[in-house]
Amino acid sequence: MQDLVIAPSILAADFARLGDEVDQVLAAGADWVHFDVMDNHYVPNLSFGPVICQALRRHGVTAPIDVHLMIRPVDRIIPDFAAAGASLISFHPEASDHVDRTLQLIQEQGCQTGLVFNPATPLDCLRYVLDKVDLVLLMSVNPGFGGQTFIPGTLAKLEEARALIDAHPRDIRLEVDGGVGPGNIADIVAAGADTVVAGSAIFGQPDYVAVIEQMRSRAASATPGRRGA
Ligand SMILES: O=C(CO)[C@H](O)[C@H](O)COP(=O)(O)O
Repeated sequence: MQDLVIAPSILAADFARLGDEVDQVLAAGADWVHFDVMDNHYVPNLSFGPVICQALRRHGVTAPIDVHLMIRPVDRIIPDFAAAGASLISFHPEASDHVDRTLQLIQEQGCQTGLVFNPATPLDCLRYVLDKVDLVLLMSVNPGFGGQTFIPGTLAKLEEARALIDAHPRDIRLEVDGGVGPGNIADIVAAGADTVVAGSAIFGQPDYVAVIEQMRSRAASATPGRRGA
């Protein structure tokens, strides 16, 4: 399994001070910036688009920007995010008419690819496109809002995804998003995740260093394959 990546979701940041918030969370030990794009169509909420991604790059952010598209359709906006500085672009298979084509488009734009599965969406299509996927993202809440409660059934689904990934020769990250924090990260890592998104659990705390350290130390105590140990 790959080293743990912690990707704070800026959805929970103070937008009026976004550049400073991102600087602080990266200085506190976060690895990536998670960028939640919502269109009030695929999900019932509206967030931000490529201009904010570009603004973060212009501000000086060099860490990977992990763009999660909760939008439909997806293809039209992908070149804009690539030009804005996205490192990795993930989308939901049901939001694309042609999943394989969308994955190719992301690759052609020079970004890494991710495929996102909602809590009740089966992983069925994954095995047909694993050769084009750099990251599998399992939603552990229904997408659209931060601050929701982690859906426990995600743990069994993580184990299912981990088995698929381990049977594949390429390095593919397994990310979890929604309701993740110090209280459940050990079980999440034990179930097979190597990348975690956390919004309110990090930005909701006054001390970003302390919460990220706590998440890392609890994750380090997990034994892969042994949930609840
Ligand atoms: O994608 C999202 C919602 O669609 C958010 O990234 C996710 O919910 C993280 O927020 P929190 O850690 O506060 O649950």
